[in-house]
Amino acid sequence: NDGSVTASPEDAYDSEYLCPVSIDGQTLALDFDTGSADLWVFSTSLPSSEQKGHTLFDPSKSTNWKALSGYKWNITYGDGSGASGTVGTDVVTVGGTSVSGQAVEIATKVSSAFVSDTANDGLLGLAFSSINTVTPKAQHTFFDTAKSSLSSPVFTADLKHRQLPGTYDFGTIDSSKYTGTITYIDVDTANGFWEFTGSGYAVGSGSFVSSSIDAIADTGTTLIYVPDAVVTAYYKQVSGASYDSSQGGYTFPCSATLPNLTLGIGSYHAVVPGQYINYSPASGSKCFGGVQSDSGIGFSIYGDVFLKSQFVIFDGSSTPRLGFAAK
Ligand SMILES: O=C([C@@H]1CCCNC1)N1CCCCC1
Repeated sequence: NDGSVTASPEDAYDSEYLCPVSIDGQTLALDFDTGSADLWVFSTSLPSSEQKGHTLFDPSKSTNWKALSGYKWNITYGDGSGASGTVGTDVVTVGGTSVSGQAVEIATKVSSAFVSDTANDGLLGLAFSSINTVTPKAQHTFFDTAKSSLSSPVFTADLKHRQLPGTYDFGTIDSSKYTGTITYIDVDTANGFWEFTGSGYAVGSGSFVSSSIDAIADTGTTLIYVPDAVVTAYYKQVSGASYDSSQGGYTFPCSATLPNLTLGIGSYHAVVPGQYINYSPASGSKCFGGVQSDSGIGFSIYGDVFLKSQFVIFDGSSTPRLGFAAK
């Protein structure tokens, strides 16, 4: 049973996108994250000080809840945030797609970043189930659980820039949501991510530089993190741009005109509009860039600043692949 759900920007800067998810009739706003594989929720089991402002899942009110005795989870994200707790299964509905027996991870502890992010009631992981953190047995993602009931084993992301709701679709590729053709690229699932090799980049009207870029498509990461060569080439074209260690990244005068960034996906040139790369005000009249260095991560991350410029197909067939199209 295919489904479609709205993805609403959490704030004016599209720092994350939240989607309504119903667990046995209790609806929470979850951050769909193709960079992780745990479905976890704020719950009544959290200390009351950590519950404030969030919608909580209360398993005691669910008729379909089945606790998994002795099962636990503990996740740490790349930005240092994290959460942990216990596990059960329940009926989970996203748009028109409903699955039973879905592992739902109940938070009994969450880090301060999640406590203060009061619009966010948890995450719905859409990476590969191989990196699910539940012990003693890893659990399936919502997509893996739903896959066999979908018309096609795919989901798509159509995220929007600034203030507009987008959609995640499960089971179908809606041809009204993109223009031109879809370019597919192979995915390497060894690390559990939607990982692929980009073919290069161009800055503004400059020539395309062919280079292999090991990257993941991560809807749960806000910005684009790419190799220093790309970052340097990009901000060289932005007058007044500089690396500001106090802000932890490149900033530039908010009045600057930002060039487009083209990222190669095979022979397809995906264009990120320059305006998308003025992420948010930083300090004074400086703004923080949506393109930053991937140094220390181990690979590049094509996050929301990139993904919202494209229509993206996450193809979970026996040979997983990613598809990209303009829109
Ligand atoms: O934890 C994360 C991100 C954090 C933001 C949400 N998506 C997952 N990582 C990025 C991918 C490599 C591993 C670390």
